[in-house]
Amino acid sequence: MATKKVSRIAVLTSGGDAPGMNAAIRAVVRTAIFNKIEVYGIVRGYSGMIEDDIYKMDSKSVANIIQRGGTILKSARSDEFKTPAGRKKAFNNLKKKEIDGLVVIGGDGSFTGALKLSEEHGIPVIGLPGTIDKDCYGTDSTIGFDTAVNTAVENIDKIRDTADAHDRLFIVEVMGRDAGYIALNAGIATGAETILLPETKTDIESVIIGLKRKERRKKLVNLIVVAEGDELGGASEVAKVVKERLPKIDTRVTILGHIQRGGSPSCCDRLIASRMGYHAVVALNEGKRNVMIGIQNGNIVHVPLEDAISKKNQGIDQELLKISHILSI
Ligand SMILES: Nc1ncnc2c1ncn2[C@@H]1O[C@H](COP(=O)(O)OP(=O)(O)OP(=O)(O)O)[C@@H](O)[C@H]1O
Ligand SMILES: O=P(O)(O)OC[C@H]1O[C@](O)(CO)[C@@H](O)[C@@H]1O
Ligand SMILES: [Mg+2]
Repeated sequence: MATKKVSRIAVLTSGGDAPGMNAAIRAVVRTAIFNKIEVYGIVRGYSGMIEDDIYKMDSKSVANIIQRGGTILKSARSDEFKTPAGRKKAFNNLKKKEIDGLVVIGGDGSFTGALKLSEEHGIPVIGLPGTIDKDCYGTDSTIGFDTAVNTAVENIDKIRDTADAHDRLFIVEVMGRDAGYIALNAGIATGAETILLPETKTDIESVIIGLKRKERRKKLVNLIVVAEGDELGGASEVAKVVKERLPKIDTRVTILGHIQRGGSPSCCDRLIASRMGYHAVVALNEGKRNVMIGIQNGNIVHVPLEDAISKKNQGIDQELLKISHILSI
C-alpha cells in the first residue's frame, strides 16, 4: 500500500440535514477503518468543532444507520465559525487531537467555511455535497436531492386528488432557498401547470393569463409549484395576487416545508452517499485537498472547492423548462 497521507481524520455534517448523510458518514468511517486511519465524529457541525464535541468512532458507531434520515452527528449552522477567531478556536480542537484531515458533508455555505479553515490553518478538507437543494456546481446530484424530490412528488400527488375532488387551484411551495431544482423536477413529475423558480424571472401576468385561459376551458385541476426562493416570495404571495385578480377561482396554499428534509433515503441517495464517502477518504489518503467529490455522468470527479462554491450551480436545464411549458398546455 502507498504511504498514507493522513492518519487521523474527522467527519461532520453541516447546514440543513439531508437524507443520505448517515450513509455518507458510514462510508467515511468504514473506509477509514479499512485503511487503518483513525476517525472522529464532530457533533453539530462547526458548532461542535468550536465546542470540542468530538468523539472517536468505530465500525459499530455507524451500524444500522444506512436507512435512517437525519444525521447521527447532528447538524447546525454556526455564526461563530464565520469569524477568523471562531475558526481558530475550532482548529485548535482538531490540533489537540492530532486530526490531520477533515470531511465536511454539507452545502455551499459549509464548503465556504471548510475552505477558509484550510486556507488559514493548513488542514486538508474534502467536501461531500449533502443538501436537498442540489445547489452545488460540479456534480449531477447531491446527497438528499433524490429523496427530497420524491417526497415532494408523493405529497403533491395527494394534493392533486383533493384538488380534483373540489375543482380547486392549489399553490404548493417546495424548498429551495436559492435553487429551483426541487420545484422543476417535482413540478414536471406531478404535471403542474405552472412552475416558478428563483432562477427564472416570474411573470405573474402570464400566470394569470394562463389561469384565465384554463378557467374558460373549464380545466378542473390546476397546480402551481413554486420554490420558496422565488422572487415573488413563495406560495402565499402568489396566492395573494391570484385571489385578487381571479376571485372566482377556489384557491388553496400548501407549504410542504421540512417534510422534504426527513425520511429514509432513496436507493439512489444511499448509493451516491456510499460512493462519495468512500472516495472522500481515498482522496485524503492520496494527499488530495480542498476538493468536493462529485458525480458527473455516473463517474466520480474531484471538483476544486473554490469552483463548487463560486460557480454556485449548474444552472437550470433549459430543455426541462421547455418541456414543462409544452406539457402543461
Ligand atoms: N462565508 C462563510 N465563512 C465561514 N463559514 C461559513 C460561511 N458560510 C457558511 N459558513 C458555515 O457553514 C454553515 C452552514 O452554511 P449554510 O447555512 O449556508 O448551509 P449549507 O452548507 O449551504 O447547506 P444548506 O444550504 O443545504 O442548508 C454556517 O452556519 C457557517 O458555520
Ligand atoms: O431548516 P432551516 O434552517 O429553516 O433551513 C431551511 C433551508 O434549508 C434547506 O432545506 C436546505 O438548504 C433550504 O431549502 C431551506 O430554505
Ligand atoms: Mg446552501
